[in-house]
Amino acid sequence: MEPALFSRRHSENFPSENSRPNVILPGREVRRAGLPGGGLGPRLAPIRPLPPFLAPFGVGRYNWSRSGPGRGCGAGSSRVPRWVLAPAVCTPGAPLHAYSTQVMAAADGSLLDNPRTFSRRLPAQASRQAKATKRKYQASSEAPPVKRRNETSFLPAKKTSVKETQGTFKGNTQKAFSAKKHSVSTSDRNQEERPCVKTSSLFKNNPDIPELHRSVVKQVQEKVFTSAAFHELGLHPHLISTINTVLKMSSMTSVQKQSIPVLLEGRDALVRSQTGSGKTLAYCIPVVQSLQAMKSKIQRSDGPYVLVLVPTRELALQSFDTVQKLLKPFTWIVPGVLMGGEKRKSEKARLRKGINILISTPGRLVDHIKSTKNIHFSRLRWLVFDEADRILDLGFEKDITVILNAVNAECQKRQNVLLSATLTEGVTRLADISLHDPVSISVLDESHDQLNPKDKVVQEVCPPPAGDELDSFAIPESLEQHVTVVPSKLRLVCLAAFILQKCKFEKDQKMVVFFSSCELVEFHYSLFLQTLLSSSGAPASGQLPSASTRLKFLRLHGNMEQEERTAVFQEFSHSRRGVLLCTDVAARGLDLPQVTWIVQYNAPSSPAEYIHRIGRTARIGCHGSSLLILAPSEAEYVNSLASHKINVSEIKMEDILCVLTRDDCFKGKRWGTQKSHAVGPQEIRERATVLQTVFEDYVHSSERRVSWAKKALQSFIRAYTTYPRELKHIFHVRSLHLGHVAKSFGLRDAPRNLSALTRKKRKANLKRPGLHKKTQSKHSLAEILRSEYSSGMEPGVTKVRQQNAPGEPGSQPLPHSLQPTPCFGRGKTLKWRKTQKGLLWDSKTSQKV
Ligand SMILES: Nc1ncnc2c1ncn2[C@@H]1O[C@H](COP(=O)(O)OP(=O)(O)OP(=O)(O)O)[C@@H](O)[C@H]1O
Repeated sequence: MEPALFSRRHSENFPSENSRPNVILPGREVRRAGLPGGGLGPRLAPIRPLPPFLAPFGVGRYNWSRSGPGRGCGAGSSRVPRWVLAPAVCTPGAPLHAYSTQVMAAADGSLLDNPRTFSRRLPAQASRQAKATKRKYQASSEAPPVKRRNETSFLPAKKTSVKETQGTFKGNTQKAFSAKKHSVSTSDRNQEERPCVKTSSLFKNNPDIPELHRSVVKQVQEKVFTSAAFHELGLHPHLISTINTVLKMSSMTSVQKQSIPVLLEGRDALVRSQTGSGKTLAYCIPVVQSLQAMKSKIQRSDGPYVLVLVPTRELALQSFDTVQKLLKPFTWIVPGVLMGGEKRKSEKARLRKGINILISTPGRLVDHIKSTKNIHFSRLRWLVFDEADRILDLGFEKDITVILNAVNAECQKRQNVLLSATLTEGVTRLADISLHDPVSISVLDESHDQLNPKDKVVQEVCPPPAGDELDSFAIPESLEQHVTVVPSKLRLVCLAAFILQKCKFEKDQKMVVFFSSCELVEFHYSLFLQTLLSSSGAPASGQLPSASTRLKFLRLHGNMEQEERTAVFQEFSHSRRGVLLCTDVAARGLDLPQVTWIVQYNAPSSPAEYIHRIGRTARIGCHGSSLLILAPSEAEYVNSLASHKINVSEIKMEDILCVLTRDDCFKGKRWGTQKSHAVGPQEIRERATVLQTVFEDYVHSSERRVSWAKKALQSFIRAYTTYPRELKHIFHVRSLHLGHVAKSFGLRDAPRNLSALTRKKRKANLKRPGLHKKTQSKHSLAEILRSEYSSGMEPGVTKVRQQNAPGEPGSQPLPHSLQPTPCFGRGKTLKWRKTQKGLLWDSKTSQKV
């Protein structure tokens, strides 16, 4: 019987057609990169010998295909030519041995793309190679089935390397699998049935996985708890009892112990302490204490006394919830939240009635400042920037400027508080010129500095590079950080295997998986829902029945309707298990209880984002783990993290994939009734291939799904182009092998029509040559775009840019030296160093948060 895994659902939810803003796809870069021909269409496919950077990808031997080098085996699929397979595969009831022979031949790489389609412009050497390959095809098709089967079963296509004998997966051939056939609807079948069989070649032509030579660094750590109790602070007795009984807390954390007295004195403060250390209460407690103690009792109609700015809607809700709890005994003080996604009308009505502690995302507040007469700040006493480094970065700059101008115009005296786990030098410098005599609070406990004892794979010990002190952030002591290096072709199966390992075979695991764009979240969410979840519906033999119900997928990103976002956030918060697939919209500040694993499927754009992502686990002294998945070309990123005092230990890809041997859903089908005797690495390879085939079959089951996967791939490439300059040497689109990456989207070949978009974009860019100027601002734009792709939080950037014709204000990037610097000191009017006209940042970058 076919495992349930292979059953097909036709009522699947397709991802919403997210109309993402048009972002410049650096087609020029792609072309220069000579990415495999399939991705660029025949015209763009390189016809000269492959550039050296593709050499490690093993594209030399098998890469000639219909549009040039780079497709075929290089693309990760062995496509059996029609003229070879048609008789055996398409004929109903064709003898199994004939079918298997061809599939196996495909799997061992002896059958390649149709050589008749080779470009005529092939150079002489390549042409000779093509002819030789063609002869090989013909030989393959004529060979007797049994003989072929024996050959492919026992003779590896490539010589087994020393490394392979050590149990790695590099460069070895795989045994063939029967391609899984599902039951498909007639229409789908008509659309999809082709006279060829596709099999995966996951373990061939992969780049070597490099040894991780990384520096050991002293990780910065902080002590979370103190023995000091809240009642030592002289707070209102009702406030203390609320903290003890409602919040169920008795002793203060280090950051609370240091910050609360300073803030109660009325000082401005910069607060930096590790993720999950209790910074929210560090400002909320003094805020509530000071408001309830005001001599003239606060009236609702007074309007805001406190303004808290946070970068995301979910964080706004969460902070509102905390404030609400603290205010239980002080019912006359009214908290409120403005966060977008809600009807403006109802928000306006609430503002009219009066909100004393106003928590908001910047974009929505700007909306109201511009359109609502009822919002005024004359009584404002506190201005709090939670996740200050995020709020004050370029994406929110314009909004913050509007807010500060509005606030400064009305309010003369207030306390300013900036908080984050990653307050960087840039933010503190900004704070220095704008805060009034601020106290800098950092919980860093030097006595806790230590080498991570778990770093067993350490190769080199060297001091961290000079000048990194300010960019080093504390990491919770109980957080174990891991990295795994996985070739692009194997990324998808590896992620799926890791999810299965933790969330299907282990109890009560709660995982957050970070992706670099909304489309990527949608794609993987739907794919896993339709494949992994349906497979886990039928418990395999030996598997606990309850294990099948353990898998639960949720997703969260900036392109979702607010109602659904809130529902998902609440559901995952209260759930004991599950997998949340998300963008960086969930990276900052969210306190999701009992998260055990953080997986970063796409590397973050900065060490600060890395810290915030992993900070969703191991909160407030709990234990947690993280896994960063890197491609071999990205392995250098480990050193980049080390330069920020971040240590990661390696998990071998094989150790992740081996969970598949526990899941009978992924048992490979041997030819005929022959039973599998494969053990160890070979069996793991087989099962990984079955899983990949499940993904590929699902994606290729209709044209719509194929184009959906292509869109996700496009989105991945776009996001990849927006890594900041300092990381470009690690994450450069040139280092991507499009065919291999396509495989991680369940695509069998590198898509050819990606080039259409590239060409369109290039044309558009030619019309606006100013956009390509290599200025500092371009770098900043890249950061905005990247953050846009990472969270869906700033969709307005490109829209606004499109509105601006060349030469018009806003069409030219502003040199860094002229970029506006907001200041938020007491009673100051915010000044731009340059008139607002013509600034790149004159965009609604944070309307959608
Ligand atoms: N004194 C305390 N005792 C016990 N638990 C606490 C205490 N203070 C805060 N917590 C809990 O610790 C968790 C993390 O707190 P919080 O979200 O404020 O951390 P944070 O430092 O703001 O994290 P991030 O940097 O990720 O935003 C919350 O669940 C909170 O309820």
